[in-house]
Amino acid sequence: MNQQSPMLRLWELGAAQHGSLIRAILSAVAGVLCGMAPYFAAAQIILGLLSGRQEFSFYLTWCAVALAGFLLRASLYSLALSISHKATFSILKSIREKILEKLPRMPLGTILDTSSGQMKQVIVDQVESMERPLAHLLPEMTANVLGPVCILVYLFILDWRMALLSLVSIPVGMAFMMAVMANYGKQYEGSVKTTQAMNSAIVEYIGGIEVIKAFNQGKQSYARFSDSVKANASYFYHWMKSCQLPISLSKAISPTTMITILPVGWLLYAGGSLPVETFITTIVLSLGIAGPLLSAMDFVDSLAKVGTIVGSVDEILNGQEQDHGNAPVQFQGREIRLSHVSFGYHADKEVLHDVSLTIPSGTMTAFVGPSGSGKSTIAKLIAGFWDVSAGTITLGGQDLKKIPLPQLYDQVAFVSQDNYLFDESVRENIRMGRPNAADQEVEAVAKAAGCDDFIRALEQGYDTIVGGGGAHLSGGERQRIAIARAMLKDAPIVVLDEATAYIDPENEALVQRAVGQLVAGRTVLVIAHRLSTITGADQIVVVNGGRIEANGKHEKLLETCPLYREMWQAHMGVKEGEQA
Ligand SMILES: Nc1ncnc2c1ncn2[C@@H]1O[C@H](COP(=O)(O)OP(=O)(O)OP(=O)(O)O)[C@@H](O)[C@H]1O
Repeated sequence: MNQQSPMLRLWELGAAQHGSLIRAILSAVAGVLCGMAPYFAAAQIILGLLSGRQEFSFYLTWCAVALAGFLLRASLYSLALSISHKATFSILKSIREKILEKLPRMPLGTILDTSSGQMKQVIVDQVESMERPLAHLLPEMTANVLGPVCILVYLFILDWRMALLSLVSIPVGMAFMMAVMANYGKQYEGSVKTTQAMNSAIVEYIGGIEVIKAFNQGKQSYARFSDSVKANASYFYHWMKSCQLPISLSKAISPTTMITILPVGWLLYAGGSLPVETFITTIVLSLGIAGPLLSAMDFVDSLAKVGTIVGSVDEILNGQEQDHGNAPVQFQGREIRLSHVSFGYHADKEVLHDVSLTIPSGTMTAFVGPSGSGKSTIAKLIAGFWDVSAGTITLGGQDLKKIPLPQLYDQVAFVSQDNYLFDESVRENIRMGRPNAADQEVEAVAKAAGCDDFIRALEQGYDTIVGGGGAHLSGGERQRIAIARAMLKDAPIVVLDEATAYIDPENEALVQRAVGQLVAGRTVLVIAHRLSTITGADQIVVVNGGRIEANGKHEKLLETCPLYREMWQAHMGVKEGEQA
């Protein structure tokens, strides 16, 4: 666990910008020092007036000093802010890049278990909300704390009694503020949770709108969404309500330095122990203490916020990664071997138990079995989406965990049932299989996968944007595009999660033809739902309850495996029913 303070951790995350941040602080400090000039000038002018000085040049000089101090302060402060803003945006960019680089190295399950609303809130909203603390905190906090400290040091040099008097109201006012701030971290964490819940509800509501419409669930789903919005508003309302009184008291009491300075200072002056110059200088300078300190206090809430955000960012950045080597390995062939593999998506529930299996290179292996038996899980482990909990999987004689993830992903083309298409052109969606492929290569695989005709019939042909999730294409069309994408990848191993959805005869024939092109000459793993398509497989693996019940060719299994026989009979029954 990282026990660092959030600001130190942030400083570490922004390592590349340390130079700029230090320049911002130095500019702010120089600005503060210049900002003292108007106060000193005002004190000198008042003293000059009281002592009856007549020379115009005296007053002109102090006015010029005040003006120069003011202008320099403003320029240096804006320089500090501009440097720190530039540095901040670079730091936020690098934090987001770090998170996005991290995600593919994490097991898929960790990402799937986190709702997209929650993930978006950390990467977009929370990281964004660090902009103010980061960009303003260093220059403003420096200016707001250092200014009053300089004044106080000077006051203590002039007269320690007056210095103490000018401080009396501040701790009282600050005590109210601290009472609010004591709980701030917890309160902010609560606000993040309610905002995340609202985000998740909104993302789910929008993502599930098709199901909501189909099942006429509009009211209930909208109620969940609107409840979360109400809960969010109510949380913030009550939080702010509880802060309002102490914050108002703090802001009212802190600047009242005159309550102590004027009467006590007058008594000291009247008693002859306080020179008039010191009295007046104290009155003028004390006006510059409370305001900046109150502004600095505003940043205390930002610090608590940063603590929570850095915690969420670190939760992702320190999240468990898939444990793979970095040095590329040499394969001996492409045989896949599972030895005593056990696996669970969560530590408390094992899904695969002691699975051992050999898949020779260049063969077709089909996985069949009841729903939820673990067929897809085996295929996903082979594709490297998760790491096994026990046992080993080797590819070409190399332990999967020793194969760097990019090299492993290059070996496998995975065509799942959920053929996600990005909100880009058809051409770019196919090119994702091999980003450096030429347009002609993209079109050639599209032809081979039987998509060329329908793509050309689209409004802008290959340049048609297919919408988020490929929404503007039919299921069968999306699947053929996914097959073309896998073909372009040209990986030696192909995993096909056979679609059950697009079984109208015309589409099935087209998809099967595309699959035939894709699998030629490769090691093929099929997660089969329709047994008639895999009777010719070199090996059929019957999976049941996370174990391998039997494996062999179709005819052998019909004789020796009751579960397979049953599934076959059920499948044939369905087929006959369909034909009748
Ligand atoms: N991401 C996940 N997180 C947690 N559990 C999961 C996850 N994916 C699958 N499971 C569970 O693992 C078990 C095996 O699922 P798997 O998808 O491998 O079965 P399958 O045989 O492919 O099923 P189907 O034929 O219905 O697709 C099931 O109990 C399922 O609920």
